[in-house]
Amino acid sequence: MGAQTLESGESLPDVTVAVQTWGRLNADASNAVLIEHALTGDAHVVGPSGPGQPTAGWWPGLIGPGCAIDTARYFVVATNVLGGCRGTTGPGSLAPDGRPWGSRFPNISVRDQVAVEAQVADLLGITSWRLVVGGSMGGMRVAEWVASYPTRVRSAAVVASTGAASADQIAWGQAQILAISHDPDYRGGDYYDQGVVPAHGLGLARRIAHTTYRSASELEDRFGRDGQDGENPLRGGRFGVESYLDHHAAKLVGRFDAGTYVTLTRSMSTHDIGRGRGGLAAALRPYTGDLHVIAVDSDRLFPVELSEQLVRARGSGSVQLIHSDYGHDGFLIEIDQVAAAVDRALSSGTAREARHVR
Ligand SMILES: CC(=O)SCCNC(=O)CCNC(=O)[C@H](O)C(C)(C)COP(=O)(O)OP(=O)(O)OC[C@H]1O[C@@H](n2cnc3c(N)ncnc32)[C@H](O)[C@@H]1OP(=O)(O)O
Ligand SMILES: N[C@@H](CCO)C(=O)O
Repeated sequence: MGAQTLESGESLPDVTVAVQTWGRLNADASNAVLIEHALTGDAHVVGPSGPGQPTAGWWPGLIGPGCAIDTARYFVVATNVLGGCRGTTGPGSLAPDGRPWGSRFPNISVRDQVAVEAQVADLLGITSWRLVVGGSMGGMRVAEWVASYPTRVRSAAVVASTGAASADQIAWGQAQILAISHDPDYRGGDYYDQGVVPAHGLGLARRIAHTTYRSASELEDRFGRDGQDGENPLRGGRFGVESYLDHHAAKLVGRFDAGTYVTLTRSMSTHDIGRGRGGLAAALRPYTGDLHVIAVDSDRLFPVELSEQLVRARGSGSVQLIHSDYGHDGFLIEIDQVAAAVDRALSSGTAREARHVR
């Protein structure tokens, strides 16, 4: 993509972006859909794991022939975010001196990430998106697309997300960043060529985060006060819920980079589409496309109130609710409800376009 000047004033001399696509772009490039991944996702939205794809798709069933995003009709694009570790330039990438960026990797904002995505769209010949959709950190980029490029988005679906990070989210993010940066193997961010990884810190960060991704009532119903099979908490054994978090920590350590985790957590904390634009409402005013704001009713990390704020700033519409016992992760689990919301987002845009044609 070439050099990028960042909001911080710093720059990256060269940026590579990993892109995955499905379907075909039509002649007038009017059928393109952009999918935005969350914190630990990537461009592999659907499909099995395999060579070059260490994990299976994270939104299974959403894209394909006959799916909500029907690849017989739509050209679907997903990128790995700037700062990522799945093919796009991030702190583990090599700097011009041939050494990993590590601690020298600049601060990246959600706005910077979307600016890079706009350049990807330019390269693909996409002047405007039929739909931009994403959840959590992905929803932050959807909101930023609408504010940064209002004429390039015809329909937007912000799922389980927010127009600006809340103090609560920044606080949880700080604990996660400190968990990683206090791991001696983090080495100030310069561990990449030292033969170590801050596995302990990244695992601790994931335990903190994963707890916020699930609802307290789900954890209570599933695990209660039970000890893990064969372990007695009164004798130093683990509770079932502790074993569950250990499992998710180990899985993330096996598939994700700690430096990227820190970089992306910082970019989520500084997310605010109203920054330098006079606030949320002013930032949304130039956008005349459809805005679908979708929240999970049991989400304690991105509570429904944050989606209501976005709707109030927009001045019209209402929050569409996904009903789930799972909390924030409901946006990854309640696929049928997400698919229905995506279908509505695509249908409402179609109806608007039909009205324009008449
Ligand atoms: C955009 C993106 O999201 S990034 C890429 C995809 N995201 C992720 O992978 C995030 C990590 N995963 C998750 O957050 C969740 O697994 C989701 C949201 C994908 C799915 O949620 P659920 O289907 O409810 O899975 P759940 O949270 O119950 O986890 C199931 C795992 O916990 C394990 N588990 C359950 N109870 C216990 C226990 N007491 N002790 C140890 N492990 C346990 C299961 O064996 C299962 O393991 P597996 O995933 O290795 O097969
Ligand atoms: N489980 C998701 C939730 C973040 O919103 C992830 O790991 O990216």
